[in-house]
Amino acid sequence: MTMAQTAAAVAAAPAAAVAAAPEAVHQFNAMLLDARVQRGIRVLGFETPTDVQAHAIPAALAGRDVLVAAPTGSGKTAAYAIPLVDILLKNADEKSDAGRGTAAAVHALVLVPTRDLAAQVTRVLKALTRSVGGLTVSNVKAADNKSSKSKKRSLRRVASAEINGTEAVEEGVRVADILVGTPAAILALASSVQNGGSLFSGVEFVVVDEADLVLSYGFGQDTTAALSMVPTSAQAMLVSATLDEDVEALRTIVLRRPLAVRIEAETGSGSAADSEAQQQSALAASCLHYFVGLQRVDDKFLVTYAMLRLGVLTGKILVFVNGIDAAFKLKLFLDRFSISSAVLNSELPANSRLHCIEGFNASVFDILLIADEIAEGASAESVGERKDKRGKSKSKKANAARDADFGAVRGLDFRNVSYVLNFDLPRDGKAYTHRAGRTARAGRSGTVLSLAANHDEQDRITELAAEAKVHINSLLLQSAQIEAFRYRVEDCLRSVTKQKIRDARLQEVKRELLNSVKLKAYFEENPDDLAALRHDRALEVNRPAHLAHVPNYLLPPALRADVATRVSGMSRNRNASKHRSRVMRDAKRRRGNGANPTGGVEKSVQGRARGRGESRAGGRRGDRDPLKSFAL
Ligand SMILES: Nc1ncnc2c1ncn2[C@@H]1O[C@H](COP(=O)(O)OP(=O)(O)OP(=O)(O)O)[C@@H](O)[C@H]1O
Repeated sequence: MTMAQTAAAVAAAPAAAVAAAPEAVHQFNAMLLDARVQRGIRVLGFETPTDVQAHAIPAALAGRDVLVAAPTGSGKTAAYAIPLVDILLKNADEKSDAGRGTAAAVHALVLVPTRDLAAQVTRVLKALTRSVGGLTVSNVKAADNKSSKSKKRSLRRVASAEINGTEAVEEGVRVADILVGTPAAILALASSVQNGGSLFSGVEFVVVDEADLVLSYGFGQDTTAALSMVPTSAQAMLVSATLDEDVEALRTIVLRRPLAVRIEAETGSGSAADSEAQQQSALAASCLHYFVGLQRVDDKFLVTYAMLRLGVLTGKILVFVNGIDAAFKLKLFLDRFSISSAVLNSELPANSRLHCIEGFNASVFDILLIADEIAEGASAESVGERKDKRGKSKSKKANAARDADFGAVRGLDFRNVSYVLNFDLPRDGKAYTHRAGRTARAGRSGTVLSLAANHDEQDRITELAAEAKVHINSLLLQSAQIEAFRYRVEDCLRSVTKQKIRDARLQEVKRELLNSVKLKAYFEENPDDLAALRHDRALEVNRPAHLAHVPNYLLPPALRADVATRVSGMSRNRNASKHRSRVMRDAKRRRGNGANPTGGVEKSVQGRARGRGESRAGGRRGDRDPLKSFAL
């Protein structure tokens, strides 16, 4: 969905008790926002509101509860963050000298389904409140896999370490004006102190983000328990990409006489029941969808290598692979050819996951392999079956899988993604939609390319297209053109053994656990130093150097001149980057080595981040279709 494509529509109420919102306001400076909030909007770099913001912000500023439904990537976070901050400031201004800074309470609560999303939303709120003195924002993180005693200790530490500014203190726990967290983290924070519920007695504004996930994936009880600590007088927003019965159930708990803001695709039909379809048509409007039919599963490696090496896929690329082992296999395979990539999976500590996503967004590296663990282990239906009657998830395994899939896919803002490559197919049309929703965000275009080995997978493409309501066009490869690569590809695949995959996976987790502790303080002080910890480094030390290059005789004849130019461009870039690294290392040596705990790794290079991310990734709509015009 591109923002330009959303029909400026405030939908009729999906339920009897929901009324239509006031007129849209299409300029931030016409919204009568506090000057400090307007400065915050400039910090975020937003000039004009997106459709959902134009409708939702005035609705919330009118003081009413609001139900917001709008497609992925349409700007829903700011649609609630802006009124939330504005309303807190106006409430504080109205209060007498007691003021917000001295009251030992939380003033706003944002509930999100995953830790990764909590971190992202916290960043948006911190940027928005940068010029507001005394208003604090904190991401409450539950420490998983720990005893409840150490969990409480760690929560105290987290709660006190994460917050700066004029925080309130109660019973040793420091709280912020705005708390962001999963329902479980918020509950754990409350239970870590006596009378924890009273922490939330001053809440004036509450948001449930990605509301459609909250119940359908078993967070129902935690959410209702967290919400029960919030006074009924608090203003509420329920924000979702889709409207289904789960959102409807939550609406009755959270919202009172709400206004409804529902942004529809131009092609959408306009009825509440069709909101999923509207989101999907929206994706269809801004994304190009292709699949490549292959003979064998291993051909996926051949095609991926060829497309990356020949520059068919450029810019920033998200590759979805079903399962962690499968993701490490692909990484080790790409490493052999000196094509660097990082693996994002649920085994990484939350800090590392966040840092990895930030690095990708800043174009420190361009290829991110995402391990989709739900697709590996279960169909959508079987995930549903794991819930008990109250919607509580039954198995720990299901929890682990859920965290990985939706932490990585749902709601996260991967910036300027040119391609989503479904190396493995998603489990169903809904998962296809969510993967596809990571590209074509914020008014940009994007391409989804799915690899389908054998007839079964090609049949599934037809099903996925029907379920996701998109056209997935067949991309015909002249396989003879890339046949010359087969030998080196198969040779490399043989060298990526199960043992190597296991070792690499274990080694990576150990290293990331260590790094995440060691680097926490460093990154707090140097948040922009994204290159200090490279998530895309090669996992094997001894790689055959000759595989980093493609000899001319292996190139498809029609492409020789074209690719030669590209490859020499790439090596020029590599040389430039080596030179830059040398310069950074020399500068660091002069500064002394203590500053960076990883020791001797170069600083983040902003120029590259801007150059590569902006120019090549996720172009504006109307760009030529790079896959179609590239004949293989
Ligand atoms: N007014 C604006 N102008 C320019 N860019 C914007 C604006 N509002 C949001 N964006 C950008 O659009 C992107 C998508 O925003 P956001 O993550 O809030 O979308 P979303 O609707 O919550 O998506 P999802 O449903 O996938 O979570 C972000 O990169 C954000 O910075």
